[in-house]
Amino acid sequence: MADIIVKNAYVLTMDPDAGDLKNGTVVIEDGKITEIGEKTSESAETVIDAKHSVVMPGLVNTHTHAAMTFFRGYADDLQLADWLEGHIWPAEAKLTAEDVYKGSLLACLEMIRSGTTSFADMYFYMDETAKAVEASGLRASLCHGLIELWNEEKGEVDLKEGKRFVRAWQGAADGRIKTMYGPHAPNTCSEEFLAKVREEANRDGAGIHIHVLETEAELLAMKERYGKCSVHLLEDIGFLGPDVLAAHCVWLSDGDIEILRKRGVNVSHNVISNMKLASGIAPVNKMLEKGVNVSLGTDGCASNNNLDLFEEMKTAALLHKVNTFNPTALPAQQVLQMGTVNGAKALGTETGMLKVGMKADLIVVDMKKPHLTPCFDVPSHLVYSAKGSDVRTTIVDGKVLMDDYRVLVLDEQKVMEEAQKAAKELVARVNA
Ligand SMILES: O=c1[nH]cnc2c1ncn2[C@@H]1O[C@H](CO)[C@@H](O)[C@H]1O
Ligand SMILES: [Zn+2]
Repeated sequence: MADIIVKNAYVLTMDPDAGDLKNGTVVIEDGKITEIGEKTSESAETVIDAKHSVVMPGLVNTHTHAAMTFFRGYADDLQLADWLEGHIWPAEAKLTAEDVYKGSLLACLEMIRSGTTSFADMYFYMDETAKAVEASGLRASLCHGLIELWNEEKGEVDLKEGKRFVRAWQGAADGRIKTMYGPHAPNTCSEEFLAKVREEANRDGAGIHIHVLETEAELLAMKERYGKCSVHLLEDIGFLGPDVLAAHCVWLSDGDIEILRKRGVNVSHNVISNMKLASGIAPVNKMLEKGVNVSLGTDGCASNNNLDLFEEMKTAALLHKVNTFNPTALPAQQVLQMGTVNGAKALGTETGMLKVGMKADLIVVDMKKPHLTPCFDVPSHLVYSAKGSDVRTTIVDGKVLMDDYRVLVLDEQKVMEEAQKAAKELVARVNA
């Protein structure tokens, strides 16, 4: 007997070899997809009738800072340097471990509700984010943010904590948690420090998550300090490889794109954050054309201000069309691929496609809505018309986290109330 059967669904597999099923069934057993077809002879304890719905791979958020839900709407309409150094960092200095737990749990709740089944996160007090991931049932690649700022002592303390975290949580939560190293950025960490992080990552077989060329200011600072940009510096110290997840990558030259391709670096495109902070427009079309793996991220809620990847897909599709004066750029199916297949590749998880043998991370999207009627083309609707709030069921690792809009794994009211209270107290401490 199987564990879960999803039946009567439009099955959007994202598997290029299989294509979609207009009316199909997905069977799940032991956390994996065991059968996809028009019908099944299996029976299961849980049968989900997905009539008028789409079943598809869960979305993958490849760059966020989950606990920053506490700073949702806290410091808007500011320059990045002023935003980060004048507002966010002073507020983060007052964050407690408990705040990070509550903020991360709120983020997990929001992700479950909006169809995100796995995410990559860089922050502090990461044990707390890991505990929130464990409790919520999501999948995540987590790292402790290392902000050395040319302070050798701080670098050592950060790296030690980063290493402890990597070793403590690698493979935790039944393998749903992976750990990485998280040097913040090439303009906040020295060359020597970045090289040291690379060495430690090699030693532990862990990947690296880093912000790269988010702003023109970073590009100019790097040129002044090193006479070359961030990508070239990282290339020259042997930092880049397929285990590197590079967030933003806005200010890239053609030469940089070639390096990222050659090294198999995974890029996280954070279109809404880049627009909100007016950082610039990442050359996504070019990267995709050259064969760079580009996935999607929301960044933290202080620069987005939510974790809805459906919004991210639509915004990415629209921005790159108008930016290239080409309405055929980033068509719906390609954007869906960025949000699923490419994201899974970036995190190195066996997810992102509905395919036999893959881990069962999938969502059911309710298509019986005014804004989704009529429906001629499912991928088009998912990118241009649907919202995170249309997700009715979320399954991760073969476990139902939300069933027909009911979150089963968390006490939703309590999570929201506690986060609201602690965030208010945090802001009061910051202003004291
Ligand atoms: O867009 C961004 N650019 C640079 N730093 C960021 C961004 N969003 C969040 N952080 C900061 O990165 C650190 C992670 O450990 C945190 O300080 C967070 O506020
Ligand atoms: Zn970030």
